[in-house]
Amino acid sequence: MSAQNETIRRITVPQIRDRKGGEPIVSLTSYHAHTAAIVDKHADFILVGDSLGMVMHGMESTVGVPLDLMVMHGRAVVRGTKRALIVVDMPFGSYEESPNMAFRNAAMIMKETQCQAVKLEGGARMAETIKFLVERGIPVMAHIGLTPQSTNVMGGFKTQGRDEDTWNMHIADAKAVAEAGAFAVVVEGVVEPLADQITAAVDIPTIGIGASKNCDGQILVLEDMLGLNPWVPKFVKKYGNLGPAIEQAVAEYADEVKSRAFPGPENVYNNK
Ligand SMILES: Nc1nc(=O)c2c([nH]1)NC[C@@H]1CN(c3ccc(C(=O)N[C@@H](CCC(=O)O)C(=O)O)cc3)CN21
Ligand SMILES: CC(C)C(=O)C(=O)O
Ligand SMILES: [Mg+2]
Repeated sequence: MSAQNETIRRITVPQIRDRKGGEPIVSLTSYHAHTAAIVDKHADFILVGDSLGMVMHGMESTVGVPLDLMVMHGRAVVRGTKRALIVVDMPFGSYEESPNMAFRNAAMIMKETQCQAVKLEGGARMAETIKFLVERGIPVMAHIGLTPQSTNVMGGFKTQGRDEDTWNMHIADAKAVAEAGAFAVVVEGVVEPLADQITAAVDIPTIGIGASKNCDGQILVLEDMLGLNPWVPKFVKKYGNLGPAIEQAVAEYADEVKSRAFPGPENVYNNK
């Protein structure tokens, strides 16, 4: 078989967009080639999220994440995968100033990482930018509701829509990004009835995180659902418990080093 025939084509942006109202879209974040290869078998798209600043680099928010870090992790995830669509988050400060700036940085991310789409935070206020990028060949996933890059304005990561007076604004955000050409929209940290109204109001898939089971898809941070982060938001369900598993392995190694049980004969080289 030729190399061409062996190539498994990745899921495309239109295939994700066409899942509106259909089988729920499965997605997770990943920042790392080898975990991405595992996620690749089961996810429709993988997000290289700017949450990597907090999860991988110990930052207190995503505000300090530099563009080159997104490129580095984006490359790793693209290298490790072959099937899922790869979306890379645009970090704080790389797109808000103008559509021109957003295009320059989004095009750089796509060229350097070979990802297929970018994600940026903001509703109506980013609609002009989303339209500008999509018209020029860059698929955009939008992100509304709790937008973590605005944590300093909001005074923390605050669930949105508890006050029903704000619902119209969030629904207008969803409609604005859909109208601007976003192929999907992450709806984060909003009360469930608002998430349901947003999903009903737009003809693009909604990807929920701390939102609603009725969204067109779901996303979680991989390390959160694996039980690797010491603290996780309330909306996370832990499907694994890797933190304690790692600690047990490290403790056993430490004991064996101290008792000289490690390295054993099979772990050293001899000259015979
Ligand atoms: N590891 C990780 N997981 C995430 O889901 C995630 C990140 N990092 N970093 C970027 C954003 C920030 N996220 C967060 C972070 C904290 C809360 C949080 O503290 N939620 C409170 C509810 C606050 C309220 O009721 O207003 C909670 O108790 O869960 C929510 C989303 C989601 N994203
Ligand atoms: C939580 C998801 C949606 C995200 O934006 C991230 O991981 O950065
Ligand atoms: Mg993000």
